[in-house]
Amino acid sequence: MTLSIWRYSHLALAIVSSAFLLIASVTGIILAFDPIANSIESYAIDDIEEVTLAKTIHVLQERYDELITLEIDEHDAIIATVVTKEGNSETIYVDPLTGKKLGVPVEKSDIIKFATNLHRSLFLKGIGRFFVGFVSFLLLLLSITGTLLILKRQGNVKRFFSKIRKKYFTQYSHIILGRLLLIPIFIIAITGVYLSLEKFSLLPAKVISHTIHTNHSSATRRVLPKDFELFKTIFLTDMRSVEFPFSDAPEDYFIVKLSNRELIIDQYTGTIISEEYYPLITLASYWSLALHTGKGSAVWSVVLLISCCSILFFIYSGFSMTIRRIKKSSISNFNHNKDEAEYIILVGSETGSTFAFATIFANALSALGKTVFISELNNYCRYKRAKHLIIFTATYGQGEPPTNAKRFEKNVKAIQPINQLQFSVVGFGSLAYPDFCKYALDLDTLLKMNPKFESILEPCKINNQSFTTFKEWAMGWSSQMGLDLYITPPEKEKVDKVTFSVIDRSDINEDDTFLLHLKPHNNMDYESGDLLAFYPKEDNVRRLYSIGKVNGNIMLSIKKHEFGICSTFFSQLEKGDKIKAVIQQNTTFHFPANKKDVIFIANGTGIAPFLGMITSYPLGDSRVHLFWGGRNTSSVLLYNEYIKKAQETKHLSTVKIIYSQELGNKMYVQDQIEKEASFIASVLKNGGVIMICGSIAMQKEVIKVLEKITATYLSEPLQTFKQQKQIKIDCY
Ligand SMILES: Cc1cc2nc3c(=O)[nH]c(=O)nc-3n(C[C@H](O)[C@H](O)[C@H](O)COP(=O)(O)O)c2cc1C
Repeated sequence: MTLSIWRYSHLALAIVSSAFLLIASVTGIILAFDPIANSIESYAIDDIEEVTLAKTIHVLQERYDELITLEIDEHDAIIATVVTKEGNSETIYVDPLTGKKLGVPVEKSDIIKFATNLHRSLFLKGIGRFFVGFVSFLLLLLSITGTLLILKRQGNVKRFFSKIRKKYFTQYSHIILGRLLLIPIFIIAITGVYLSLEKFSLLPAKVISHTIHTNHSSATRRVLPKDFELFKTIFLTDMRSVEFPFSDAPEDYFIVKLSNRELIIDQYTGTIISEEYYPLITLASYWSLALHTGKGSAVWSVVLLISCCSILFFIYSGFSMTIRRIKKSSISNFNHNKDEAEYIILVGSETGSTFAFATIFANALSALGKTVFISELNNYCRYKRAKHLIIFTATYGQGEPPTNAKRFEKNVKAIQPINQLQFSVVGFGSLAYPDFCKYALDLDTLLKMNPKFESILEPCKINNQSFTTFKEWAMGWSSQMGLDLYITPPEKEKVDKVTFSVIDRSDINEDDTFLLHLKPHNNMDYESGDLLAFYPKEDNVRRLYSIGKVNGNIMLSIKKHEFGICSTFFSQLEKGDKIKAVIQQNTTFHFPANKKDVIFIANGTGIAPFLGMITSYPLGDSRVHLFWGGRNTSSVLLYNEYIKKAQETKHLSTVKIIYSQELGNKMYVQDQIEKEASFIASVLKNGGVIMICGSIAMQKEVIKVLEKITATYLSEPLQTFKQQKQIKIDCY
């Protein structure tokens, strides 16, 4: 739910600011070229950091009649206002070593003037400046909400820069560019806000006031500026400007502005009359302007240029993602009026995929001539002719509803249905989360409490949008209703697949299980516990396999099923064959960092991610304990090599292999866990983590035992440890 709050805030900010941001970015792009062009044709000379103010004043005074001002521009070129020997007053670029005239400052081009005005005030003077300042503030908020969205998506701060799962180009590039340009855009925004506040005099004053005592300059012998000890210690790179005394009168001084302070200097002796350091606000103004405009650094100007271009891209990609999301969750036009329909389908969805399933189901009902109305859960109301209610909903957060379902509970308590409604709830979720499909289950319980709702099927839980489970539920539902529904597979999902080469495949053992080793063709970032998604061409329905990362490559443990499309295909692969698949991050099932004890519980092929973890992880001080359940003593042979090696290298502290089919010693993993209840409890008590991978049946039994253990030994429900992320589950 928090995800959607940030997403909606991000979107709302983008909508409000996009037109202004468009103008600001385009003009920003034009303006970014100015410092780049200036630095190319700059009059700066090399080694300026070695030239003293005394030296430059000396050469200039020799060459010109009078010096009025001296300043250094953002490209380290020296500009002097002088009176020439011919009596002309000129402002010129000079060589600080020889005093020679190098050129004259040129006026900004019309296009730069135009862009500057538009960028600063939209040609609307004060009100325009206000808008520009406000848009800078919105850009600041956009960069903050964008950062939060990335953090939410990546799971935690440490994974901020980890690989992003590529769904489609605009989404992928929006996130990648967002991460890269976050800091420059943040700087553009915050300095923009600062400069606007300054323009409206909303910042503290930054004027320096000098205290000058008038009894100075009683010196009898005049020291020439070239001999001022002070000027010999000031290098041009530290200088910002020098104003020369207006006349020979002792009350006229040198005013020297340095990078951090301002000095008033006696023109006769060269001594400091007054010295004032700039207040923080002056430095902040200086740096805001420099950072916002790129003046003084061609490299930073290029960064600003790229950032402005990327803001334009963000506007495009952000809106394109929103339109795509709206389309995905939009309701088809087969919809009947809510009061005409016999079948009401209500959907709770955050990113739209649940709508796709609801639409397939609604289409199938429509094809049978049924009147269907489909809407969001939040829109629940009275339906005149409705007899059936089917709810499809995802779960978010810790068993929370998606945003478009938040009001359902309140509404359903307040609005009694007109007719008796037969209902069924289908939950969409992921076993990677401890509260698998919890919101759907809560809704089912809620409706069951109301006699106006009649449950006709137990709630169905669908993991990772499995079409197979969905179809099974739909078949069960239709036979219950006496209907002959035809469920069509979803349209082929467009995913960017990567090529993998088979580097090894083991023989199939007595349990029909084998190991498959794959090497990705591209450099990819994945960890043990991530998932390999494979889409067989026969049905294009995604199958997920838990990855063990072994020697930098992927190791899968696969059980060949008699009619399994995928497992059969994989079992026939030979070394050198190529397949296309997608790696899905599964951050909630990565090896936990800095834990004293980690317990792995697995059965069958569920051991694969754990083999990866014990083989290639730097486990630090963690002690790892493996409980694995197989059929008989030959089942473990497939994994022996990895287990033995991990024991030798002390990556595994304890290994408990349990056999369910071994004569005279039949046991299941949960039985062994129960036997070692006090050890399991002590690990949980000391903050250790339990990771479970394997079949759902095993998971259920293990969870039951763990619930018993935590209640008996720790007087806490297992839920407490789930919430503390001490229980990680990836079962299928
Ligand atoms: C941030 C986030 C939190 C999630 N939390 C849960 C959860 O607590 N329980 C669960 O079963 N699934 C959870 N899921 C998985 C989604 O419910 C699942 O992917 C669902 O199919 C998404 O449906 P939608 O595309 O219609 O929103 C979560 C997914 C995300 C991205």
